[in-house]
Formats: sequence, C-alpha cells, structure tokens
Amino acid sequence: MAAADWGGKADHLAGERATAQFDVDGMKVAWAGSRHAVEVADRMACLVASDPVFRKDTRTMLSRKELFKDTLKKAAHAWKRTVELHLTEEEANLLRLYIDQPGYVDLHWVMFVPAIKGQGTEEQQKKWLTMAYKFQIIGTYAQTELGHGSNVQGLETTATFDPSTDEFIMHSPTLTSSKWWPGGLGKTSTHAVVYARLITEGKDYGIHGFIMQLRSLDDHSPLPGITIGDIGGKFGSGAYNSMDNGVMRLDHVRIPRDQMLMRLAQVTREGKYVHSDVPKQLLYGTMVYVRQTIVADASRALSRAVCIAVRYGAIRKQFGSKAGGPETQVLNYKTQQSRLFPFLASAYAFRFVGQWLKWLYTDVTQKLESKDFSTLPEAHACTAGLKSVTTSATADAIEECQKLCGGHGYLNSSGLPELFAVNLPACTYEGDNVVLLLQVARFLMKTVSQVASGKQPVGTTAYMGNIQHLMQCKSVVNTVEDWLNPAAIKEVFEARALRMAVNCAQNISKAPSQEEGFSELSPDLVEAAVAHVQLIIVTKFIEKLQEDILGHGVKEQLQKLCGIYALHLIHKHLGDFLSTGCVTARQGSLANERLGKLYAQVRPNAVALVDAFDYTDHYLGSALGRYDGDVYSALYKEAWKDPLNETVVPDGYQEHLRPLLKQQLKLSRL
Ligand SMILES: CC/C=C\C/C=C\C/C=C\C/C=C\C/C=C\C/C=C/C(=O)SCCNC(=O)CCNC(=O)[C@H](O)C(C)(C)COP(=O)(O)OP(=O)(O)OC[C@H]1O[C@@H](n2cnc3c(N)ncnc32)[C@H](O)[C@@H]1OP(=O)(O)O
Ligand SMILES: Cc1cc2nc3c(=O)[nH]c(=O)nc-3n(C[C@H](O)[C@H](O)[C@H](O)COP(=O)(O)OP(=O)(O)OC[C@H]3O[C@@H](n4cnc5c(N)ncnc54)[C@H](O)[C@@H]3O)c2cc1C
Repeated sequence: MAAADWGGKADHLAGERATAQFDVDGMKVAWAGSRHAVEVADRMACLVASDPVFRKDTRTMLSRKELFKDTLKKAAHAWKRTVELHLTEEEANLLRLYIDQPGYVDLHWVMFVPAIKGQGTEEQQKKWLTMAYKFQIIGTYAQTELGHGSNVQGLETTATFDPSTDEFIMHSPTLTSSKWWPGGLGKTSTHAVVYARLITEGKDYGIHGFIMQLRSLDDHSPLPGITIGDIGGKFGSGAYNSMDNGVMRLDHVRIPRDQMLMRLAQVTREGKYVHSDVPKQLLYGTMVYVRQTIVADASRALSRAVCIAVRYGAIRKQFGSKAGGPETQVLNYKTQQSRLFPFLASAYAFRFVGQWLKWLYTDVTQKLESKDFSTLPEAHACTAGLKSVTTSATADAIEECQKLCGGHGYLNSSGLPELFAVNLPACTYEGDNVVLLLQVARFLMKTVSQVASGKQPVGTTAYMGNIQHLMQCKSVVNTVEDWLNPAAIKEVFEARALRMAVNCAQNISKAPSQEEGFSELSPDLVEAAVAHVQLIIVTKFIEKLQEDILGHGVKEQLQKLCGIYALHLIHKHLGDFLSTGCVTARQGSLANERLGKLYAQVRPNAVALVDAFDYTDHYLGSALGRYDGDVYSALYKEAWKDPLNETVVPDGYQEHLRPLLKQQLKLSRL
C-alpha cells in the first residue's frame, strides 16, 4: 500500500500551532541571535535540503565503505557549491552544518586551521593557511595517542632536532605512541598538526606542535616512514562512521625546522630553545576554541531531539477516557511533560550560554593579542566546564527522548539513534568531561583561596566575593510565586555553588598535602564544578531576559523556560541544596509545585517553541519529527527503503531457512 493511502497532506499539528501564545518569528530571532542569522540559516538549510547530493535518508543502511565514499562526495560537492555561489565564511560553515555528516572537513576547518592560526608565526600562517583555505591541502589535528589522550604531557611521539640538516626527526618510539583517533587522518588528510615532545641539545622541552605532510599530493600514498590507516568501526550505524578516525606511526620522518609551529616557542638554526614571553598554556588554545564551539553543537543536538519528541508527543495517542472518548496525546501526560520540558528549557539555556561563551572567547582572544593574559584561566574554566555540562546533559537527553518516543524512537528512521551516536563522543573528545570538570574545580579552589586572602574575584566567579552573605543566607522563598523571582533563584544557586566549593577547600586543607586532598575529594570537586557551571547557565539565561526581546509574548515564554531550567535543577539536585542549607525541604517542594504549573503553561506553546528552532525536515532527518506531523505515513514509507525489503523472499532462504523448515516438517510427520 502506498504511504499516501494512509493519510492526507494536512498539517496534523495545525491545532497545536494555533494554541501558541507568542510570535514564533520573534522567537526564531531570539534563538538564532539576530534577524540576519535567521535569514542566512534558512537560506543555507534550504540549499542543502533541495540538493539531491545531500540526501541522507538511507545513510544508516550504507556499508562503511559506501558511507565514507558518500561523505567524500558530499564534501567535494559542498566545496564546489561554496565556490560557485561565492559563499561567505558564515554561509559555508552553515552549509557544512546542515549537510549533517561528520567528515574530514570538520577537522580541517575546526582544528587544523585554528591550530595554525593560534600557534603559527605570521610567515607560517601565510604559507599554510593560503593552501588550507583553497583546499590545496587537507589537514587534521593529531594529538591523541594509543596510550595517552587526557594526559597531554604524557604523549610519547618525539621531534628531535638535527642541527646537521636543520630538520626535526619525527618518530613513534613505542606502540602506545601511535597517533590514534585524529579525524580525517585514516584515509583523507594530506597534512596534520602533530603534537610531539621537542628534543634539542639532548633536552626534552615537552609537547609542541609541528606541521607534517602525510600523503603525496600526486597519488595520496603515505610518505616514506609513515604508516597510516583507519582505526575501525564506531558505535551506531551511520553516525560517526562517516569519519575516518586514524592511526599513524612515524619512523624517523624528517621535516624542515620551519615546520615547528613557532609562535609560542622557537628552535634556532643552532638548536637553541627559545620560549616567547607568553604563557605556555597557549599551546592548548585550539582546544579552548573548539570546546566553545562544542557548546553550540550541544544546544543544536539537544534541540533536534526535543523537536522530534515534542512533535511526536503531540501526534501519538495512547489510552482514552473510560467512557470511550478520544485517546490522549502522550504529550498531555504529566509524566511526559516533566521528563521532556526540562530538555526543552535546557536547549534554550544552552543556546544562550553558547552565544555568551562565543562572546567571551572573542573578548579573551582580543585581550591575548594585546598581551593581556589575565582572563585566560577563566576562559579555560568556562569552556571546559560548559563543554562538559552541556554535552553530558545532551547525550543523556537524546537517549531519554528516544524513550519518550516509545518503540518508534528506537527506529533509525526516528533520527534519534544516529543523533545519539554522533553526539555521545562529545562527552569524550576535546577532553573527557570528568577530566575537564576537575580543571574547573582546580580553578575554583584557587579562587576560594584568593578570596580568603582578600582578593576580589571577577567575571563568572565574582559572586564568590559576596562570601559573607552567601555562606549564611537563607532563601527568602515563602510561596510558590516567590520562585518566579530571578533574584531569589540566582541567590540559591550562588549559595549552593560557593558552599560546595568552600566545603571542598576546607576538606582539602585537612589532608596531608594539597595533591592528596584534591585526589581524595575529587568526586565532591566534580559536583562543586557542576554546581558552578549550572550557576553560569542560569545566570546567563536570566541576563538574556534583561535584553530587548522583540515579538509578542516571546519574553514571557522565555521567562517560563528559564524558570523551568532553574527549578528542575533544584528538584534534581535537591540533595545539594538541602545539605548546604540553601533551601529548606518546604522550599524544595514549593519549587516542585511551581515547576508543575510552568509545565502546564508551556504545554500549549510546546510545538511552537520547537518550531522556533527553524529546522527543515531534511536537517531533522526524522519520520517522527516532521513539520506536518504526518508520522505514520512517513514511518511506513521509510520501512520500505530498508535493503531487507528489496526482495520479498530474503536472501539466505534457500540456504538456511528452507532446509530448516523442510526438515522440521519432515520430523513432525514421523
Ligand atoms: C551529524 C553531525 C554532523 C556534523 C557535525 C558538524 C559540525 C561539527 C563541528 C565541530 C565538531 C568539533 C570537533 C570535531 C570533533 C571531534 C574532534 C576531536 C578532537 C580532539 O579530541 S583533539 C584532542 C583533545 N584532547 C584533549 O582535550 C585532552 C584533554 N587534556 C587536557 O586538556 C590537558 O592535558 C589537561 C587535562 C587540561 C591537563 O593539562 P596539564 O597536564 O598541562 O596539567 P595541569 O592540570 O597541570 O595544567 C597546567 C596549567 O594549565 C592550565 N590549562 C590547562 N589547559 C588549559 C587550556 N586549554 N587553556 C588555558 N589553560 C589551561 C591549567 O589550568 C593549569 O593552570 P595553573 O597551573 O593551575 O594556573
Ligand atoms: C569520536 C572521537 C574523535 C576524536 N578526534 C580526535 C582528533 O581529531 N584528534 C585527537 O588528537 N584526538 C581525538 N580524539 C581523542 C580524544 O580527544 C580523547 O579520547 C579524549 O581526550 C579522552 O582521552 P582518553 O581517550 O585518553 O581517555 P582516558 O583519559 O583514558 O579516560 C578514561 C577514563 O579515565 C578517567 N580519567 C582520566 N584521567 C583522569 C584523572 N586525572 N582523574 C580522574 N579520572 C580520570 C576518565 O574520566 C575516563 O573515565 C577523539 C576521540 C573520539 C572519541
């Protein structure tokens, strides 16, 4: 039966859209950041959706080889369209984003180019970036090794300077020093920024970046001394398997001295090591940059999952009234709302904190250019912490959205399994989330000790300066309505974060050494770091609401979402709030009561709130999340695309199924 026979072309969600109490166009602008951003995103999303080369509806059914080739085709076609249409950098980035298929180009643009920009001298940038911008070379970021990822200082690859030839000898001395994971390394990249221990005049100066050519620009074969390949299949069908994450071993490969990235440190012709007067942490600058972009990716991934689950929840009906009345939309169940609406609120919260983080990163970069390094530690803590909290929450939420969609959510055609598989590794890449939270905790412990010695903290830790008040204050909340007050919300989040940090600092000081104390207290430190990061997200949401927000009812909806985001965290982490004495049990239950009321107020706006993400059906890639809500026709149609349905009688019937059935039949007749 043809899919069309199951239903018409109507907008099955029209009724839902009619109940919205705000201007969806205005919300699109608030989400995107500006009218211009909405317009460019729309244009690029439509360009991708209307181009048959960018189809992805059968992606999960391709073999790894077919998928990889499809990724190469899409990347080449995207570049062709970029050149033909003279796309700006902003447009080209969006084009890549809406193609929605991880591939070598991500590493080239997101890591290789920024690493050279951040760590290369002007001369090096001119030489390498000119080629990289034209795709005459393809680059990756080769840091992680088989034996070490988190511990960057533990990397083993060596770069030994040979003054007799003015070259570095790049070498993998052990199996564990094999480069392992870099995206695009396996089969595509012609070049890489390789991180290795710099050895000159017999001394090991630690990790530095080097530009290496890996493959011939004529026939793509690996250069002499380089063994290179793909590390193998990864979690999920389709998903991150489009990326050729690679392994590489180097056997005394020589590169000219000027291929060491020399902005932060240099090796002279004679082999002298010279360090510039900049902090050595700038070597980690590319990671700070990418962590900041990952926060934006997380809000996008979360909003996609929420969009699918909300639209489907409005279509899916289960159980009716006892009197035989119509069945209930599953979105009307309070349990569904209490599981799903915090994710809707989180998507908006992460979006706004991501926009702020982008501003912070730009601000820090400008300061670094004028040799002001004072805000670098805060930028590191903010990017590390927000990357960690937003990606962990997003991965958990996508998984829960699959459950919220019931059985159909488990189908590849729901789009959710692939979305989960693609975003799950964000909890690990660019820094394991726990390792990054420990970096935040280290920053917090330093700040607490500075406060104790009378120094006034600034930026996202400024609240710690209010220590006298925050260590002993009691929440003013007395009624359900009091939880609508942003100042009351902010105060309890500040008090909780500060008290958790101070508790940790006090307990560490009782340990035999700072290091032992930090190690012993690390589970508590991770929780203190999470509390601090959640405070940042809540604060930035509240600050967003103080801006001019245009459009009928837009601000009101955002206020409700901000309330949901903050109050669901109080509900979820009530143990923290109670044990630090920031709220009483009664205030906790008032928060929960307020939350229930907010869910009810958001319910009629839920579909319009996900429409404001402005995603095309192509980008969503979900039979359940379609704009028109024609879910059942779509599921039915998608099923027939499966290769198993290419024949009515399956392959293998003659060899395995028929003989079995025949034999069993024969036995039963005996
Ligand atoms: C369908 C989907 C379709 C398409 C997707 C579309 C688009 C995708 C777009 C983008 C995707 C993004 C990326 C691509 C995907 C994946 C790529 C992945 C790449 C990678 O993973 S690269 C490898 C990353 N590796 C790591 O992150 C390693 C983590 N480890 C570290 O960072 C450090 O080693 C660590 C843990 C910080 C420890 O450092 P160290 O050993 O030096 O120790 P200390 O703790 O003593 O620190 C010393 C000192 O330095 C400070 N510091 C540390 N890091 C930084 C920093 N980054 N910046 C500034 N300062 C830093 C630290 O605080 C200490 O300071 P102190 O002495 O206390 O003052
Ligand atoms: C899909 C994907 C793409 C990637 N792309 C690239 C790339 O392009 N280039 C590149 O160089 N790398 C890349 N990586 C590697 C990535 O950066 C590392 O996997 C990451 O930094 C984590 O390091 P690890 O794998 O060594 O984990 P490990 O450090 O071995 O972590 C294992 C466990 O130990 C815990 N742990 C580790 N240290 C501590 C500690 N000090 N305290 C407490 N717990 C600790 C962690 O929390 C984790 O639970 C990629 C990884 C993935 C999954």
